[in-house]
Amino acid sequence: MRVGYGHQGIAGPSEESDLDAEQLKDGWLPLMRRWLEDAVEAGIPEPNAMTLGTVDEHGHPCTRTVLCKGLSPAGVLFFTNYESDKGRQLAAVPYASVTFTWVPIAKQITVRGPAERVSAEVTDEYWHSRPRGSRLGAWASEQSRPIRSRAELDAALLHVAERFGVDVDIPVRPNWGGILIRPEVVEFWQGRANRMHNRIRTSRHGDRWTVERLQP
Ligand SMILES: Cc1cc2nc3c(=O)[nH]c(=O)nc-3n(C[C@H](O)[C@H](O)[C@H](O)COP(=O)(O)O)c2cc1C
Ligand SMILES: Cc1ncc(COP(=O)(O)O)c(C=O)c1O
Repeated sequence: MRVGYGHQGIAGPSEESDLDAEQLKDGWLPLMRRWLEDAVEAGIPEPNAMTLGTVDEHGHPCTRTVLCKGLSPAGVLFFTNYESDKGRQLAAVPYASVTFTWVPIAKQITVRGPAERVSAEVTDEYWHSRPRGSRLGAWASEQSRPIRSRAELDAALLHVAERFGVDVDIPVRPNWGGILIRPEVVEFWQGRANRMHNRIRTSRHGDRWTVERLQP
């Protein structure tokens, strides 16, 4: 199938300069922050959404979308149920790949590296920033497990809402929390005409980082 990309589309804004290694002179983080801001400014819905890849017990890849909730020199942070499929997979094989895809601005970033659970304090702080309804939802859902019907799911939410009442703080659900991906490889991709895209990859070797250009 061929999709018409239209006038600009995947070729990207023509006035933008070519991505090059120089833009990574201060490391992956400032450039990643800038691109995320570009995605926000472009009005892309859920600009912090990223596709998270993990492997299952057969070594098969599994992907789904999660929201990036923190970027720091330590890495890329998201929150989930540790007993979900992804949570179990990361407990068994603590390595992840995440990709941000921003088609309207012709940019993509992939980050790969070891994944670890964050401290209870970090989870607690984020949990309490979430709307009450989302906190109740996290309590109501045994994420990734089958359920017979929508009605049962709605009943589970009602049940936790009644259990906690209206005035009570909703504590962090056990086995819910943050996962930090510590970047080992970060690739920046900028769409260009004729599929001659710019790709710059930075990789960590101990505490040293190398930067190289890849063919599109
Ligand atoms: C835009 C978007 C953002 C999402 N963000 C999260 C998230 O941050 N954490 C999460 O657990 N699930 C999130 N989900 C749901 C996941 O994609 C997924 O369905 C769920 O986590 C179960 O995945 P698993 O069974 O592979 O563990 C999001 C879905 C979408 C479409
Ligand atoms: C099940 C689930 N958990 C967590 C999140 C993360 O976002 P938030 O903490 O803003 O709800 C999402 C976002 O869509 C989600 O669907």
